[in-house]
Amino acid sequence: MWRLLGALVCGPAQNTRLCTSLRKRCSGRPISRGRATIFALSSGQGKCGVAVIRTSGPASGPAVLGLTASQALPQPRVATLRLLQDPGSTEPLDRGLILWFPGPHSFTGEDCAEFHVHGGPAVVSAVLGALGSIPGLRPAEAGEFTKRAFQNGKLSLTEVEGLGDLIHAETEAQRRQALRQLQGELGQLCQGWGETLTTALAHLEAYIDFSEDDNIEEGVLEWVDTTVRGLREALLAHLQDARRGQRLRSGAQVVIAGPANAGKSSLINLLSRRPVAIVSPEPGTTRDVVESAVDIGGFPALLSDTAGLRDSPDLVEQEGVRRAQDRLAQADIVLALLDATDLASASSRHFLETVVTPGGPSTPGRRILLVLNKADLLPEGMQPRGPALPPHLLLSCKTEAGLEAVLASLKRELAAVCGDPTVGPPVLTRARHRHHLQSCCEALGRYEQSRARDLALAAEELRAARRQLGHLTGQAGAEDILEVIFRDFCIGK
Ligand SMILES: Nc1nc2c(ncn2[C@@H]2O[C@H](COP(=O)(O)OP(=O)(O)OP(=O)(O)O)[C@@H](O)[C@H]2O)c(=O)[nH]1
Ligand SMILES: [K+]
Ligand SMILES: [Mg+2]
Repeated sequence: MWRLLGALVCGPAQNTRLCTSLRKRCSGRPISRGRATIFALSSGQGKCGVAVIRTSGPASGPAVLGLTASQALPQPRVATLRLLQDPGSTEPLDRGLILWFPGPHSFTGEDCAEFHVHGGPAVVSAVLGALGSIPGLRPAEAGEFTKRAFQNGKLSLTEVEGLGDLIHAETEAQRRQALRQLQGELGQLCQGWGETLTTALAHLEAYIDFSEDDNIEEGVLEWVDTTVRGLREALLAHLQDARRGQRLRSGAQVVIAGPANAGKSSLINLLSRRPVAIVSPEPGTTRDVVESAVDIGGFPALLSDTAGLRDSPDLVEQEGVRRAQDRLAQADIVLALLDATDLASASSRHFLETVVTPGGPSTPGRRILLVLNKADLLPEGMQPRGPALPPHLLLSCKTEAGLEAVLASLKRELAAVCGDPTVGPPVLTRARHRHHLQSCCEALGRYEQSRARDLALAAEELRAARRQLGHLTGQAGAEDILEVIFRDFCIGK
């Protein structure tokens, strides 16, 4: 090992104390060059109590020795207090904890080190500078630590995605879903399916090769058929998840819609706890769609405030209404808002008939929460006057009366749309997963069609199905997919 470390740290002309000591340990044996060692700040930027800088690659050990001016590496995986110094000038830089993770028992599978230093910008940049001055070390690119973990078989592709999602998770439910994926449940499920498919394919191929010799057991083909049918059913059942995992990952679309002046912009401001949209007594104030991402009871919601739905001669407002209709068509949940004192008006009635009434032409399978706003303007103890209404909630954006109940109902709707990430089989969290599972199912369907006509063709379909599962877990890795996934990672991860 010392030979390899020395190769990375010491060029032939290098004669620092570190290199001399490494050469001594390498006992003069020839030194070979290996893969670059990367380093980066892995904790957040800016002033903080502790900053974590890590390295991965064969020169991690020499980097620790160089920065600690020490003859021996710390005990593996034991936090050890050391004075850090510049390996060139020997100037002290900081006192910090060093963690040494010899490969393969590390996050990336390579030799890794962590320097826990004081989180001041000058300390961090001095330590990064010192690492950069050691030959064989270079700054890491975004996601490069994780990429090495994947390439060294430490994480499957779905686990990598789970890790990325965990870092980006902003709500409790997202965190739970990401953690489950990081723990490998989705990958294991796919691997299990892949193994079933491999067994079925092996039997089919054996049948093709040996059936004429009569060496093959009875009923092999029937067994393959049953297995493939069962697998296809399992995959189809898994695809019937109403995209809950994807919604939870990216946030559910909650569209606030209603007639002009119902208080839609007041509501998005109230739910966001900041003035994201302009509120005014003038009907037709909002034209562009205004978005705000919020956490409601642990679920991520992307709120959209839209233009009031009404006929207007104003061309700009007409465009706003068109955009509002577009948004409504994409909504997972519609927060339908009416002015409680204006229910009998033509615009309120029209909105109730076209958007709110269940089963109406524009409401296939969409969830609607009807809220009557401006309850503070109703005479004390009076119910709103107007047409018979479906179930609804009363709210005042002005006094915030009724807000708790609106939030509770919204959370219930979000839970239905996003699902509970902790129960049931692991969900598909990306369009990519769905695409490969769907393609796998299609190949299994084609197997059933070609099986009676051409066994070789049927076997080819099973191979195609297995390739799709391989793409899902990254075993059959397409570089372009990997690039897209790792691009989402930050430097230091
Ligand atoms: N009394 C009372 N007034 C409210 C309430 N909510 C909103 N308003 C007022 O109603 C008016 C319209 O509010 P907005 O939030 O701009 O309504 P909007 O639905 O976004 O209006 P448009 O964008 O023009 O369609 C403003 O003057 C608000 O202050 C409420 O709960 N009670
Ligand atoms: K308004
Ligand atoms: Mg508005």
